[in-house]
Amino acid sequence: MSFVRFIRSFSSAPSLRSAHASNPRKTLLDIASRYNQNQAISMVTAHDFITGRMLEKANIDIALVGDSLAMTTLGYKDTNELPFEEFLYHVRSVARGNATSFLVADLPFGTFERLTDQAVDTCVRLVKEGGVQGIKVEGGNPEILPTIRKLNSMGIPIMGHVGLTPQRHNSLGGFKLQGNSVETAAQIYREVRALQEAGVFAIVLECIPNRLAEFITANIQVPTIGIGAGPGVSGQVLVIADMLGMCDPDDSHMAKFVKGYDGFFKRGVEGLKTYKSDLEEKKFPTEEHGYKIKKGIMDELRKLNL
Ligand SMILES: Nc1nc(=O)c2c([nH]1)NC[C@@H]1CN(c3ccc(C(=O)N[C@@H](CCC(=O)O)C(=O)O)cc3)CN21
Ligand SMILES: CC(C)C(=O)C(=O)O
Ligand SMILES: [Mg+2]
Repeated sequence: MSFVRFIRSFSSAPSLRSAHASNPRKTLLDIASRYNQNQAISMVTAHDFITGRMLEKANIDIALVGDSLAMTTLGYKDTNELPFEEFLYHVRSVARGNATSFLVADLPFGTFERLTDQAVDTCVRLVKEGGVQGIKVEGGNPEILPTIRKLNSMGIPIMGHVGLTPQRHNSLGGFKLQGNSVETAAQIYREVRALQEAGVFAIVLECIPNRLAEFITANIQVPTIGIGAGPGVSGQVLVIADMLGMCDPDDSHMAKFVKGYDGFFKRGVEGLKTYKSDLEEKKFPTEEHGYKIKKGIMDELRKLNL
C-alpha cells in the first residue's frame, strides 16, 4: 500500500492505542497523524547510546542514525568513507538507547547501489541487527524506484532524500544549494513525485530554496522533512552534533541552515579545564568524594608490620 493510501485509510479513525504502555515506540501511524493534523514532525540525528537517550527524553518523533556521523563523530572527511560495519555498530548503540522514537537509518554509500539484491541485504541487516523501523535512501533517480518498491513490499518503510544528497557531493560540486534553476527545480520535483509514487512515507528536502520546498510540500501527499529548506515543510531535521555544538568550533563550518541550541563542546572543554585546575589547586577530590574506613582497621593494619 502506498503511504498516501495508508494515511487515508485511518485518517478518520480514532487513535488505535493510548490505554496501553505509557510510552510506546512511535509508529508510522504517529507520523501520519502529525502530518494529517499539520503538526510539525521533529527529526534529529543520533549517533550513539547517549544521543539516542537524549532524543527519547525530548520526545523527538524520528531518530535518524544519519551517515553524517562519519564526519561529526568518527572524523572521516565525508560520508562516503564510512565502512558499513562501523555504521551498524552506531545504529545498534542508538537502538539500545532509544525505545520511543521512530528509528530510521541511512543507507550508506556503497551498500545499495547495485540495487535490489544488495539493497535488500543491507536493509535486512539494518532492521534485523540494527533494530530500526525505517530506512532512508538518497536520490530519486528512476533506477532506485523498483528497489524502493521491493523494500516496501517487504514491510520496510522507506524515507526519500532529495536536493543536496551528500553522497553525491563530488558530482554536485560540493555541499551546495540545489534546485536554484528551472531545470534543476523541475528535476527535484519530478524525483519527489516518483518517490511518492514508489511509496516513501516521507521525503527529506536538503538545501533547496524555501519557495521550492513550499511548492513541493503543497503538491504532494506525504510529509516533507526539511534541512535547509525553510519553514514551509511538514517537519525538520538537524544533525545533533550541529544543533548542540558538539563538534570543535575551530574545525567545523556550520551551514546557514543550522541553529545552535547549545555549546556542548565548548562547555565540555570548560569543564575539563576546571577539573585540571582543581587537581592542581587540590580542590578535587576532597574527603567527601572518598570513603571512610571502618573504625580500628588502620590500627590493626599497622600492627601487621607489612
Ligand atoms: N555535521 C553535519 N551536518 C550536516 O548537515 C551534514 C553533514 N555533517 N554531513 C553530510 C551532509 C553535508 N551537509 C552540508 C554541509 C555543508 C553545507 C553548507 O555549508 N552549505 C552552504 C551552501 C552555500 C550555497 O550553496 O549557497 C552554506 O553556506 O550553507 C550544507 C550541507 C549536510 N550534511
Ligand atoms: C542530514 C540528514 C538528513 C542526514 O542524512 C544525515 O545526518 O546523514
Ligand atoms: Mg545522511
